[in-house]
Amino acid sequence: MIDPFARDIHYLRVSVTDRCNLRCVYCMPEQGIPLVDHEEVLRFEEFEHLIRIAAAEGIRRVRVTGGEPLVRKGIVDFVARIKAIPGIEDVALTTNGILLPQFARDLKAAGLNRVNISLDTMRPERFQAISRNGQVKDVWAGIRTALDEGLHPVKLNVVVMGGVNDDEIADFARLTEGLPIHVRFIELMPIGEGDSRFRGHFYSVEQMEETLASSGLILAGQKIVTGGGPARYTSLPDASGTVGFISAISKHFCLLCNRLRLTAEGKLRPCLHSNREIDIRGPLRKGVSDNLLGQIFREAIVSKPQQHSMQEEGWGEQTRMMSQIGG
Ligand SMILES: Nc1nc2c(ncn2[C@@H]2O[C@H](COP(=O)(O)OP(=O)(O)OP(=O)(O)O)[C@@H](O)[C@H]2O)c(=O)[nH]1
Ligand SMILES: C[S@@+](CC[C@H](N)C(=O)[O-])C[C@H]1O[C@@H](n2cnc3c(N)ncnc32)[C@H](O)[C@@H]1O
Ligand code: SF4
Ligand code: SF4
Repeated sequence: MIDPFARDIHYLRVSVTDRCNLRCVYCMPEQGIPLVDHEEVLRFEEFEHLIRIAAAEGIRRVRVTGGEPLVRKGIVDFVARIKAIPGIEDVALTTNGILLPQFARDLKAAGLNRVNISLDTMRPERFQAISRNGQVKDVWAGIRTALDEGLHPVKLNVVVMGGVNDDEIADFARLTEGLPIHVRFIELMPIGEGDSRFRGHFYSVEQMEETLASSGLILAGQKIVTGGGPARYTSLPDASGTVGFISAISKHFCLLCNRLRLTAEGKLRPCLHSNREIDIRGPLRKGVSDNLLGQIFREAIVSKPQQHSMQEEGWGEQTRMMSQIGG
């Protein structure tokens, strides 16, 4: 569907759970977030029903995210069911990778097209500090399994934080020389737990590019990588993979926005940054017609803001953690 700013909204990000097996410092508080009552979270059948409606409204891509989507029981079957929905061409997953060794093969068999894996550091102790107790070797096992099972393109999400992991930017870029992976450097956003870290640790894409250049790494050319997100890709000479940048703050890409979000509690979120959410669980559970549900999707799309205001608004106004929105 085309929104009022002539953007084709065809990408639905579905957060299937707000729970996670990690507690990344920029995403979730150490103690986690208050657990949502089981009843308040959409059942997979409910998600499927809504995605069918969304597909009829023009959604062609679905990204399954969270929280950590792989901690939710039944995820493989869910992927198979959404892949079978007429009109859905691309089903992708964003994950911290820890449980991929267990699920990658079945996910591939279920029809999952591709996977984006978050990894902010390759150093074991630093990973423990950022994720509050994760093991970097588990993520690597996940990355290897994803590559082995052919969940291509395999993308790595690296949130760059000045003074935390900016000294690994060059190492991450060099990974793409030997591995067919797509490393994306992401600017930290002042959302949820990211807010309190933003002022001290924000590191712009321009700074990242300068860091790469001063390490003697020459990136050249624009590359196309399968996907529908905001990253812009380039590569090192003769590399197997690519290097991408997601400049959400310094050079936002809202004018090309193509997405809508559905949260675990059944709210449609027109914009990652805006607190505005539209309840669709209530009408769904009341048994309203598919036509009316489609209208709620259309209302959400029509109410998408032209762009985010992360630079102008006061910090800390977000009412949700990133783990509750799905990134
Ligand atoms: N500002 C903003 N940032 C986004 C948006 N969508 C994704 N991002 C950022 O991009 C990061 C990576 O997102 P992913 O979940 O890996 O998905 P993607 O890169 O959009 O998807 P593909 O390109 O289809 O692989 C997220 O963690 C966010 O930081 C968006 O709509 N707005
Ligand atoms: C919320 S996580 C959910 C999926 C999965 N648990 C994972 O970590 O990939 C989705 C993405 O959001 C990113 N993210 C979380 N908080 C962020 C922040 N404050 N700024 C930028 N990206 C953030 C994560 O690094 C991750 O790549
Ligand atoms: S970024 Fe992903 S893995 Fe880390 S705490 Fe948030 S939801 Fe969990
Ligand atoms: S911040 Fe909002 S408008 Fe901008 S790209 Fe993300 S979802 Fe779209």
